[in-house]
Amino acid sequence: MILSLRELTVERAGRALIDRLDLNVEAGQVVGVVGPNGSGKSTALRCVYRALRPSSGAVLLDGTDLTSLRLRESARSIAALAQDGQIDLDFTVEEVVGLGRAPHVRGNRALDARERELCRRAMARMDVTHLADRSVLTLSGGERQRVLVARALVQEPRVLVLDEPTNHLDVRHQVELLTFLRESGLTVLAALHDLNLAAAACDRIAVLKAGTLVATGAPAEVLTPELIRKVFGIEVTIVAHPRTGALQLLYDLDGGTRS
Ligand SMILES: Nc1ncnc2c1ncn2[C@@H]1O[C@H](COP(=O)(O)OP(=O)(O)OP(=O)(O)O)[C@@H](O)[C@H]1O
Repeated sequence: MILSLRELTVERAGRALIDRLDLNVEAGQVVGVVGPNGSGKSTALRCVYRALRPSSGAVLLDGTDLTSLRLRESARSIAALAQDGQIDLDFTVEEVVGLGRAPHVRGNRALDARERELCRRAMARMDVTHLADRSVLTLSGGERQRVLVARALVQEPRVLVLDEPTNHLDVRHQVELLTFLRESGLTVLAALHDLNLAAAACDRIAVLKAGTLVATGAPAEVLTPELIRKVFGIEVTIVAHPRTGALQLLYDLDGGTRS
């Protein structure tokens, strides 16, 4: 096991935003965190990429409590895409992607040939090569999101933490990103809203409700009509994709009243 959340708790104003959350992510697994707005997905992920300190409990990387590592050390292992990440610097796309190497380089050392190739590959993978010389301040929401994923990839992390990575992406780029994550062999912890994409891309899904883990397991075990009713308060019909057999959720806009 590479990443382990142990009884992770975050309290604010006398309320637990996440409450004794236990979650393991094995090497090479894609684990999706799903749940309604405000259920604590971002809060949990922020503890993993150390934007937030837990009130109690811990995040362990290979058994080591992250708080015992220097920030730079954990950034060599854990790269993050924050929710609605902003970039306020008037840097080019290529420069921002290169910043992903920051935890690995000392001082102002220029990137070496391997690192420049890494940047080129990440930009191609995220379909932003044609934007390399543009200022990031001029990008659309989806273009910016793809640049930030490319920056996280060049960090060469052991764990990639992605908070709603498909935000702002058009359907093609959503499908391409999740296909890539599934096939990359990377270890990924991602908060996702689209349950169909989560089912297709994730090895395991963790479901949060009001800061508590209510289910975890393979998508087909977890994403049942009963669980979705309990957690999201909606009715769904679940069918198999006619060609791939993958689980598909159909949202019943009539609340399941018509047959
Ligand atoms: N500093 C804070 N003080 C008080 N409440 C907070 C604070 N930060 C977050 N919250 C609350 O904690 C809860 C969990 O927020 P979080 O952003 O983790 O939810 P989420 O599951 O990621 O939601 P979404 O799907 O809307 O992105 C929300 O009710 C939020 O309003």
